[in-house]
Amino acid sequence: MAPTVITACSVRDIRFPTSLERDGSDAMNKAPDYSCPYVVLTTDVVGVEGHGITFTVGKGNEIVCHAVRVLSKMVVGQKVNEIYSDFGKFWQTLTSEDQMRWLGPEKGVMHLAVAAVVNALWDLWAKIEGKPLWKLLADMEPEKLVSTIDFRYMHDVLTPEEAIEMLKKSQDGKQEREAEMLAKGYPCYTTSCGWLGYEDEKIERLCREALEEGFTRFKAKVGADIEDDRRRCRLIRKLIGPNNILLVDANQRWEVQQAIDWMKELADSKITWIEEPTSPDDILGHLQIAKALNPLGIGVATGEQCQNRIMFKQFLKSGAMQFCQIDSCRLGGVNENLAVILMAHKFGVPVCPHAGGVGLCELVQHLSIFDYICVSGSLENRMTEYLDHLHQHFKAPCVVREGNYIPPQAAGYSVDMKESSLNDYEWPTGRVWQDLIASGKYTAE
Ligand SMILES: C[C@H](O)[C@@H](O)[C@@H](O)[C@H](O)C(=O)O
Ligand SMILES: [Mg+2]
Repeated sequence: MAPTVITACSVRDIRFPTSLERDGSDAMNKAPDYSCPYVVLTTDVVGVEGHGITFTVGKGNEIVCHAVRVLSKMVVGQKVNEIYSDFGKFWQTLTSEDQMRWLGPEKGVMHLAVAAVVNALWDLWAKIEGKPLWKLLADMEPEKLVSTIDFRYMHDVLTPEEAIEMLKKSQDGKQEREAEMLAKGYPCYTTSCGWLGYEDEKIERLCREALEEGFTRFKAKVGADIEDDRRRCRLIRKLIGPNNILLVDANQRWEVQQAIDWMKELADSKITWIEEPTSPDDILGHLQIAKALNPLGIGVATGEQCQNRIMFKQFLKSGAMQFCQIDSCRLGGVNENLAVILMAHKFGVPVCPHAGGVGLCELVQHLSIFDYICVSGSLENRMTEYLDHLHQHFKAPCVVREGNYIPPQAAGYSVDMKESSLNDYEWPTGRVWQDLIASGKYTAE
């Protein structure tokens, strides 16, 4: 039986103590605790639920949870059919509430909360249709798919009509590409070896293991100390050989000129991209860096903290971004990610999503697989991030084989976490947190 109405929206503050091992550490985030507000939408049919998350690095997760509670009033009581028959319009109402909009607009805490709720709505839709999200998207008629997007502030670069046309053009070879994805999967790179807080020996061991597992693309954190970076990049390059791909990520650490100078020092390690060299809001700064590093064969990648489609529009149109890093939880859920995927296609910029954190790999694999089957039709210069953390908490964790994401088969958006994990890691009452607080490793503030 199909549900007709959303009956409740709950949210839990889930956190993992990743900072204890410096997992996820970078030049700006020295001790992140990967966290997520975990949203559950229930319906009038018992057991038919939509689950959604967004991502934070610890403190502040409760603020996003609160924002979700505020938004939930706009979702509870809504008719399921009405949401999905004009999802673009519903998305716009969620981001445009008269007074809450002042807190954004379409950025920051409110937008993270929108992402969690909207991701839950897509999970629900895919579950109702009995398909994994990538397949729901891949099977959708271009007109329907485009109707889920809010084109406000985008018409100067992409209209709905143009988007439909683009999708229709990409229908050729769709079946073959879907079969190819099912057989081989979508290429990914690993960041697990190169966190800034790791010792060289650990980097070395992890690189070797990743090579054995079939990875050919690696990312390392840089930006705190030039000597360290030079040494670590050369070490990784030596370990992975001359032909594998090396990416680096500065997590916004530098001024514009500093980024250019620093990267010139690292260029001999043959680096494909520098990620987030400076403030994520500095489009002109990124452009300047891109122009200066282009002769060295280094492109600029950014997007994990790019606030919305309007910012992406400017990055893409100006040439400030050579690799477009959409994020399933920073943008306002699937709808806005679709908008950016289509704009990137128009400007010929490869989409290489940000993942990792908690659950981001599970979610974003769906978007990459859809992108290949229905939009870009190309794997050139394309790869999605992968991190080897926290997958054990998901009911259907992502599967990576030989450095490729294998398309998920379970219905939904792969969000569902195990009840035991939710109970253990709920902040601050879960068993794991209670133990850590009792041992003095954390304070419940
Ligand atoms: C704090 C986080 O681990 C970040 O370092 C991470 O998202 C990173 O920028 C990445 O690209 O994976
Ligand atoms: Mg990054």
